Amino acid sequence: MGTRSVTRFWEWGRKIICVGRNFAEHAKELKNELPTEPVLFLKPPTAYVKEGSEILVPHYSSDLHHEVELGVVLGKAGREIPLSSAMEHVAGYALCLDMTARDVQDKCKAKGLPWTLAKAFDTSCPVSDFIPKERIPDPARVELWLKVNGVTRQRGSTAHMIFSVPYLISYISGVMALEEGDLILTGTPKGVGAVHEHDEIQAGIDDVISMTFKVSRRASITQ
Ligand SMILES: CC(=O)CC(=O)C(=O)O
Ligand SMILES: [Mg+2]
Repeated sequence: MGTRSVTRFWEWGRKIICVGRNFAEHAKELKNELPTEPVLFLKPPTAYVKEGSEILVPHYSSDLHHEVELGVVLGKAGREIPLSSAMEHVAGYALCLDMTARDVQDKCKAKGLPWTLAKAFDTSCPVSDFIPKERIPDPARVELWLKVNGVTRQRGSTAHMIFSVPYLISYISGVMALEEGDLILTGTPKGVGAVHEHDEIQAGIDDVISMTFKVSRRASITQ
């Protein structure tokens, strides 16, 4: 990776590994069972979008949902990482949104199909600037919030995660090699809901960072 800095992880083209149903209250609101092991899915690096660009509703969805999440930026590669050394692989964090085409996801779930169309479309992963590890001394004490047009929709603490950040790093590294520049989205607290064209999403981590995105609609593709 030469002289590239992991502080601009979104430019590295690395994996985005997402954890689903990691907060009991969110699993309940979508009528999902509580997981006994982490539920994983992936987004491609083309999902990244930074402040200043818009979140695009995919042309095939009419129910795009926000999910605010803590992102963990990997600073050191590893496979089969022991729980005891998992935090040594963390370079820092990012505030992330796991934008989800809920109508499409519901159809995929009903048919037993993968969630790619619902979760992996362009602009499905808005991210903040890199947050150095020292600014978040304990990833189990992070207060996440999200507002749409100034109205609070989500507020939750990572203290309520079912699987902790070190556990997730260790678990995921037993499934796939983790690389420097990878990002792990650790799941959303309750309060997910729809956004529409022209809405403004503001999200933050108390005392650490906030970010703002506008929602727009992606023109349909003629084939
Ligand atoms: C049902 C979901 O979309 C799971 C998910 O992404 C989450 O954060 O929980
Ligand atoms: Mg999510």
